[in-house]
Amino acid sequence: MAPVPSTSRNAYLEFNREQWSVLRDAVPLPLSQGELERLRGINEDISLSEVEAVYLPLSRLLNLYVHANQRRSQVVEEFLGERPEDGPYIISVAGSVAVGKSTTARLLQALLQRWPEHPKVELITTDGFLYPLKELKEKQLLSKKGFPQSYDGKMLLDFLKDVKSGKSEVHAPIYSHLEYDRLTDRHHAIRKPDILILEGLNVLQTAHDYPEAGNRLFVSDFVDFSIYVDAKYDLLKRWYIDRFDKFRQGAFTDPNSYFHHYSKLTEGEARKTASKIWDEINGPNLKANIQPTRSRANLILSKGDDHKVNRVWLRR
Ligand SMILES: Nc1ncnc2c1ncn2[C@@H]1O[C@H](COP(=O)(O)OP(=O)(O)OP(=O)(O)O)[C@@H](O)[C@H]1O
Ligand SMILES: CC(C)(CO)[C@@H](O)C(=O)NCCC(=O)O
Repeated sequence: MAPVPSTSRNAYLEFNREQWSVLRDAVPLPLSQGELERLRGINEDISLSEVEAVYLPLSRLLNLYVHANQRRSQVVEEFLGERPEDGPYIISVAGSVAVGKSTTARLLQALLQRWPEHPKVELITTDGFLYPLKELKEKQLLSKKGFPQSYDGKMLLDFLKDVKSGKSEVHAPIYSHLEYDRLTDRHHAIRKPDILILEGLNVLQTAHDYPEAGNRLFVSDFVDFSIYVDAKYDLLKRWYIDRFDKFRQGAFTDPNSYFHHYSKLTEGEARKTASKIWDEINGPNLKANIQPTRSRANLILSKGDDHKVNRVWLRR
């Protein structure tokens, strides 16, 4: 577990795994066998005891926050005498490459949808807003993929403005890990969900990180509740290398995969290649741009070995 910077420590309530997991007792929604199987489909590596101990209490907490926000909107409605157009409650999930953001975000989507009100929950990853591969190459940003400058910030902010203003349909680009690029023939249509989960590396950045940005808006200006998924640097590097090796034997064997040539590598060569990509791109990005934003999150999930969350911090 990487320690939260001491300056921000007292801003948080701190829970160990046991203290956090008992908070699920008040979840009046046990998981059915069918639901457990569907959750298993999200990621075969995730243990179901982890879902119950960590993600059920989290879905209960988020449900309470969404309700509080709805009550707040009712106040505005009462005051105005009519209901203004409004957008979804936005939850962001930040953290390093390979920490498990996508898995956390997909689990939360599945769990939040189960609440009796059956909120419509959409999930978007900021990967779709990376500049297309061709442009990244032209801009000489391929070795900076995932760094803030590799995203089309204007496109992402326009998307969020439209969603938050309650527009009836907004389109988000889709990223393909297989093609290592944005898809040109498909998009994700967002039609007024109750909750939008936004998952990405840099979603916690603020004007504080860019003193030259003046009054420019940031993703975080649109977010109602932010989660940072955390783990120690060495664990993250190991997970990245393990995943790369798993892909070498799986996804990379597809001839359409951008990394198809890596499927010909031996395990040792693949691990060395992944280690180099980590040391040159994902590791430096984590240190320079991602980890420094951690202390702004409303909630920090801290993972140890085997992706088990062993500590949770909740902003007071
Ligand atoms: N809760 C979990 N339990 C076990 N394994 C997990 C868990 N979450 C993620 N993993 C594993 O960790 C790896 C990274 O997960 P995931 O793709 O969700 O990460 P990510 O942070 O979204 O990465 P990226 O930013 O690179 O897309 C995968 O191999 C996944 O199987
Ligand atoms: C798409 C991102 C930026 C984030 O998910 C990441 O997976 C990535 O492609 N990073 C660049 C270096 C690499 O190939 O891992």
